Amino acid sequence: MVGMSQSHQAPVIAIILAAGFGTRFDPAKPKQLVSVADRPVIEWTIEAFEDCPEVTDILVVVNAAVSDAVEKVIDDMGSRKVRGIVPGGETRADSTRAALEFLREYNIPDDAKVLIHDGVRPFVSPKTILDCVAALDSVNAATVAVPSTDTILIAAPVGADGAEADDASSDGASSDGAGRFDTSAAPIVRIVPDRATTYRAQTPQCFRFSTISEAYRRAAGDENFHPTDDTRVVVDYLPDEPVAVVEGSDDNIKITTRPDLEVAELIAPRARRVRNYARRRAVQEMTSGM
Ligand SMILES: Nc1ccn([C@@H]2O[C@H](COP(=O)(O)OP(=O)(O)OP(=O)(O)O)[C@@H](O)[C@H]2O)c(=O)n1
Ligand SMILES: C[C@](O)(CO)[C@H](O)COP(=O)(O)O
Repeated sequence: MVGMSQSHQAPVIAIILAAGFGTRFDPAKPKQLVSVADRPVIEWTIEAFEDCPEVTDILVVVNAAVSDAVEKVIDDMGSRKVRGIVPGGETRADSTRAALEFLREYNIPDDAKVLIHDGVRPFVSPKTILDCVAALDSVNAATVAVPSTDTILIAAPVGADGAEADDASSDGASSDGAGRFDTSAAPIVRIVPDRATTYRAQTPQCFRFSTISEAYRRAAGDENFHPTDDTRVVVDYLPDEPVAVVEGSDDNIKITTRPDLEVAELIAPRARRVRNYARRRAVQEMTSGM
């Protein structure tokens, strides 16, 4: 890692995960590189952290299929904060683990603030990033999330014998294709949590370096653990560690499937205005103190 920031204050490191394979989007067209408003998704994402004065360092996690292209994007942007491009792993959690190991090799201090962000959430706002950094002054773990406007159902498929099936993650297709409802395949609703307590997780998910490292260290022994986010690693493996919710935004979408690209094109002009405004404010604040 080149030139990690040296300061008496804890570094604020953004880990941008861009090592995914985009199977739900188009594996032949890596979504982290597709254009939104004429710029690659990953450029939008890196720019959000590059622009934030509180973020000192950026690490980008890639796979072999996108590595060269991402490196070119970073060069073309003239990034001042990207310190390393790290090979990721098979799953999202493997990629986070690879980034944490990389940071450990560079003796990152335990109190470093680490913001882990999906490379395919291009429109994270300046305010959200600042709120994440500030949250870590009060808690060791926080996640961006939005209150769910839908009622969330916890459901699991039922096996032929009426017992809960082993694979609770199956999507349980409930129609046989001829319009007949297949009760044996339908997931069965188990719990309906009070909606006021339910949120949709976004990123960044933010942690003191020692907290997220310890959570991943404990999770490493469990080969059946397949978390879809980093918050769950802390919630499951450091249950006494509170994870605060930082308010997110509906514009902070994750590009997951092809139709998300159309939504992204609609959000992009608004995101551009918000970033330009934040830049002007930063310049004004700097010059007013001169
Ligand atoms: N092995 C992986 C898998 C995911 N990610 C990153 O994690 C973020 C969220 O993942 P997701 O939207 O699921 O992306 P993919 O894994 O690429 O998509 P899919 O699950 O459809 O294959 C993305 O920025 C993705 O690049 C990663 O760095 N390493
Ligand atoms: C981390 C995340 O973006 C929170 O919503 C999400 O869990 C990533 O899941 P994916 O399966 O990797 O898209």
